[in-house]
Order: sequence, then structure tokens, then C-alpha cells
Amino acid sequence: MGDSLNSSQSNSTPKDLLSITDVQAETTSQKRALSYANTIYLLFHQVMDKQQPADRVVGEYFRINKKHGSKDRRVIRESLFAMFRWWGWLSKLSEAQSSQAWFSMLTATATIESHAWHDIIQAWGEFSGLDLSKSGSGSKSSSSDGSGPDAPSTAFPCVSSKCEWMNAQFSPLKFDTDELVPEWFWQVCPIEDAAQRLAMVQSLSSRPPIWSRAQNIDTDTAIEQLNRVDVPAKSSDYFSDTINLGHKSINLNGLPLYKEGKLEIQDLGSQVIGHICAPKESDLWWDTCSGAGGKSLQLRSLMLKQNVQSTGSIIASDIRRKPLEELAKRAKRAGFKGISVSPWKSDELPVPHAHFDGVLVDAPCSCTGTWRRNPDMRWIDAVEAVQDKPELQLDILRRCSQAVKRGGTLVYATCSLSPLENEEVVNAFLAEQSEFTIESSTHPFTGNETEMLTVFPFEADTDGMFVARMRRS
Ligand SMILES: C[S@@+](CC[C@H](N)C(=O)[O-])C[C@H]1O[C@@H](n2cnc3c(N)ncnc32)[C@H](O)[C@@H]1O
Repeated sequence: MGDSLNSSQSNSTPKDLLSITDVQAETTSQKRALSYANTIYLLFHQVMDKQQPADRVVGEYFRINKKHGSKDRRVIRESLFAMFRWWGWLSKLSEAQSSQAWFSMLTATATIESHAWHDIIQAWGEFSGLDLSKSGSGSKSSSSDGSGPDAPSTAFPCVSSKCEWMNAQFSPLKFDTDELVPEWFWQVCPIEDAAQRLAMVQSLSSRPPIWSRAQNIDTDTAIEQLNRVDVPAKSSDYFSDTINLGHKSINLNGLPLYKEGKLEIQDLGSQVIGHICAPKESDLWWDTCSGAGGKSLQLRSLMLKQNVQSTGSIIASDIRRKPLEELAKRAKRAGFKGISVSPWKSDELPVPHAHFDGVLVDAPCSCTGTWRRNPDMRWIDAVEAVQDKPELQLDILRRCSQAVKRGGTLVYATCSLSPLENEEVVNAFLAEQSEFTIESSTHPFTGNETEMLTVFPFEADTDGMFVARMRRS
């Protein structure tokens, strides 16, 4: 049994452990491979069986199991998250319910993701009994110890080539790219065009980079400072304050720029929403579902970019107190004075009616647009995650719209890719509220002029988002 399974997992039932009676680990690599396999198995089942988000499960596991070094953490974390990305295919291998099947899944995952820990992958391959020569695999990347960044994989440049490999390797089983997301996703997020459908699967099967925003600092200066501490930061083609921080995880608290409030993590797709709000420097905005204030901070930063003496301000509200406390910390770190909080205490507005130049409703939603970062959610959630939301979304939008003053702006946004939570909610609202009309906007990534704007993840390597801007007459 792998040595990763220590006393911290003692309340796990035996069925939580991989039963390895038919595998003999002899070499050091084999022993480590076995240990990783056990840990990944345990974490995978904790996520799937208990429906707990993988991020939280992994975070908690490493908090308790401090003995893991950085390579262990990387192998376990990346293998686990990769398994959710490919679970639509791997689940077909799991039907055998044997330890060999688990090793086959680990080997297939590591191979199609071109992971760098070759000694471990080789051991998993040996335990699985797979004949990897069958499908001409053998993608290698530059780092053999798993500590460095992976070289880009030339073996599997796209999801179709990965699919071909699976079909060749595991024949007579059949694999199709559409299966990488659950069937219900296509029902509530229909895409007719085959090329777009493939692009959607391709993006949902890969991780976006870490996107951030420079605030209170010139973007080029921020990028220079980040490059000096080996963060591969670069600008984006779309917004002047956006910084792409690459794919490697970063210790933000070790970055002076972050500690000084000059760098905020915010996905580029999410940044589109602030630009569609387009607040003027002296505006008063209400961020109605602010969470920890990603958009509040962006709105304030956009005001200050127009005028450092900006007199504008933002009131942030949420039904949860903790994120509002976090927002207050972030605003303090940035030195932003114009942000205050006003929590929701009931269905009554926590702010005055007909008072704001702009109201942003970044509504609670199914979060299907964030599946690239949380690949487990597609298997934990069911279609109800989408179908349950529109009634609440329309209710929040309806109530919050009362705070918009005449001539003011109302923006509705979600990180859902489903028209049920997006266009249909906005259309239902417009049908009952004749004072509001929709305004068209330019999609920043496609250049299309459109009334309601969906940011698809494949357009600019982002999360998926939706945003619509309305005006009160
Ligand atoms: C999509 S998140 C907001 C993300 C945030 N705007 C940001 O940029 O980080 C939706 C937020 O709506 C809040 N929420 C849920 N139900 C709500 C309700 N009935 N009224 C107001 N806020 C609600 C949630 O607590 C959550 O923080």
C-alpha cells in the first residue's frame, strides 16, 4: 500500500482505498507511483462520491499531509485535475473496476496531457499491463523530474489527436470528443456548428492561463517587475491593463506588486464585464452580487484610469458577509477609497431606489463558463445546476433594476454558457420592464456588434461569460 495513505485518512472506509493485491512495487519509482496512485484514487473518489469541489478536497489534503514536497503535490494535483478533464473517456475504462483499470486511466491521462514525470508514468504503464506501443505514444517533454515547466506537447497538439490515440490504444472501445462534457451540457448549451463545438470541447479540456489586471501602475512597468522575478508575464491584445501570467502556479503573497495592491487576479473574460459597464470617472455604481469584489475593484480602477482624482464610487453588496470582508481587504490593499459595502439583509434593496448611474448584476449561476479551471464541476453538477437558476436570476435582476436612475445603465452578467441563464433571463426581464431597453456592444474579442454578448472560452483563452447592457429611459 502506498505510503501516502497515512493516519490522516484513518476515517476513510476501506472501499476508499485502492485494493492492490495483484501489484508488486519493487523499484523506488514503482513504490512512488503506487503511492501517488493511491492518493489520487482517494481524492478522486472523495470529489465524485461526496460531491465536494476538487480544489477544496486537494487543499484540505495538503493542509493535513504536510510531508508532501513540491513534486509530490504537483504530480497529485495535476494528475487529479487531468482525470476530471478526461473523465468522459476514462469512465469507459473504469467499468472493469480493477486496480489495472485505475493504472490504465492514470497512464492514459498522463500520456495525453504529456506530463513530465516519465518514471512514474512508466511504472503506472507497467502496473496497467497496457501495451503503449500499440498507438505510437511516446510524447516526451523537456523536464524529466517534473519540477520544471512542461515543454509544449508536439505529440498531441489538439483534442482530436488525443481522441485518435484513445481509439487506437483502447480499441474496441470507442471515444468521441463530444463525450468530454456530460450530455446534459449540450442540451442546455447547444452549439450547432461542428467546428465551434470542437473548439468548445478543446477549450474545456485545457487550462486557461492566469489572467490579471494592473492597477495603480503602468502595465509595462508591472510586466517588467514580474519578469524580473521570473514570472512569465506578458500583455494581452485586448485591454491595456491586462496581464497574462502564464500557466504555472504563482505564490502571490511572495510578489511585492500583489502585496502593494497593484496586481489583481481576474480572468480576461471576466474583465470584459467591467469594460461593457464602462463607468465614467464620476459615476456612482452598485455592484449587487459583488462576492469578494473582483468587478468592484475593476470598475474603480477603470474610473481612476480616466482621472486619478476620480470622484466616482461603488457600493458593493452580497448576501454573504465573508466575501465582503475580503473585498474590503482588497480595496484597502489597492488604496481604493471609493468602494463601500452594504450587505443584503432581506429582499429589500440595501441601497436607495433610482439612485445609481450604473447597476451591475453579476448573478449567481451554474458557472459552466468556469469549467476550464474546475474540471470536476462538469461531473459533480447535473442539468438542474442550470435549470434551477433562471427564476432566481430574473428575480434579482428585477429587484436590482429599481436602483438604476433614469438614463442610467443596468448590466446583467453571468459566467454561464447557457442561453437559459443568459438571453432568456434578459428577454424575460425586457418583456416585463418597458422602461429598460437593450444596448448593443462591441465584442472585444470578435469585433462583432451585438446586443447580448457571450464570451466563448475558445475566443481568447479565457473563462466563458455572458453580459448584456440595458438603459433605463
Ligand atoms: C457570480 S458570483 C459574483 C462574483 C463577483 N461579482 C466577482 O466579480 O468576483 C455571484 C454572487 O452572488 C451572490 N448571491 C447569491 N444569491 C444572491 C442574492 N439572492 N442576492 C444577492 N447576491 C446573491 C453570491 O453570494 C455570489 O457572491
